[in-house]
Amino acid sequence: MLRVAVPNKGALSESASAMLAEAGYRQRRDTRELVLEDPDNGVEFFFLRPRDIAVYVGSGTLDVGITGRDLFLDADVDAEERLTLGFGASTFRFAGPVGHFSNVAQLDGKRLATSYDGLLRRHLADHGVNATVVRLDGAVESSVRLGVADAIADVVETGNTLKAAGMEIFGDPILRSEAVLIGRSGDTPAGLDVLIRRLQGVLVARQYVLMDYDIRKDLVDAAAALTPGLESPTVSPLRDSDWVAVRSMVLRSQTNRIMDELYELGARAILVSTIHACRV
Ligand SMILES: Nc1ncnc2c1ncn2[C@@H]1O[C@H](COP(=O)(O)OP(=O)(O)OP(=O)(O)O)[C@@H](O)[C@H]1O
Ligand SMILES: O=P(O)(O)OC[C@H]1O[C@H](OP(=O)(O)OP(=O)(O)O)[C@H](O)[C@@H]1O
Ligand SMILES: [Mg+2]
Repeated sequence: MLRVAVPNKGALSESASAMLAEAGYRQRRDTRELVLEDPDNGVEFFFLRPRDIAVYVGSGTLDVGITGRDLFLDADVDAEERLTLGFGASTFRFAGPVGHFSNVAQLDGKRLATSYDGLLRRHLADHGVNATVVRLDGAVESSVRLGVADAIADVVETGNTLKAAGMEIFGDPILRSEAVLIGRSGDTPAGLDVLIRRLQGVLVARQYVLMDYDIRKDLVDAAAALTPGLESPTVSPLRDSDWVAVRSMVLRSQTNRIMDELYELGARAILVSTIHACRV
């Protein structure tokens, strides 16, 4: 059985389980379940802290796992990203009291609090900054007010937590993160290809819609240029031999712009449907 690590709680947990369920895997009913077998799909799920998932995968104890890119890189283990999963986006950044810092060089000789000390130490070394790193478990924004640090490096999503603590971001982002599937470098255990294809199917089904329309035959090349699809649009004959029906996958975010342009071109009966599942 393929042994898969899934976040048991926190920012990534719900979305990870929802994505696996959408990919046809069993998911737990009770958030206290620690292990779940899915024999029909040849997979066993282990619910673990996202920070620990990189360690289990890196050591080879578990085959693959879902975690944040930031947590994965912080752990500095022998594993690699196999798929980006399109949720759990965040940015890892420097922040300090409003008006105090404007660039990373000013951090020389200062104390920096973070929960991601591995990631931060490497970034400081890469930029030749000599600062003291104070490793905290969480609520890092309070560390400056409480006097254990001069600035912080932390995960920022909306920025509300920083604002509430009287802090602001400065410098370039250290890392852009999102949820990723990680696996051991160079290792492809049985069942991993299927898991990846299924998750890719979910990503595509979420990202794309199916667009159908009728168009005059002489305009089909111009229409196909607007809706090239993944490989090539399907063109089917209609009873009226001057017209054809076209079907193509279109990025969900582009749906209305493309419908407007198709209509302008002369397409009619433009229909959009969601994709329930797919393999690409
Ligand atoms: N608003 C957010 N706050 C925190 N983490 C977020 C947010 N959005 C996305 N993430 C991502 O979620 C992961 C952190 O998950 P989680 O919050 O479960 O870990 P944690 O902070 O170590 O745990 P906890 O806060 O439960 O002690 C990171 O990859 C982070 O980038
Ligand atoms: O920019 P925002 O949308 O405000 O989100 C970022 C905050 O969320 C996370 O904290 P979390 O709730 O995980 O608590 P923690 O700091 O104790 O981990 C993170 O560490 C920041 O504090
Ligand atoms: Mg957290």
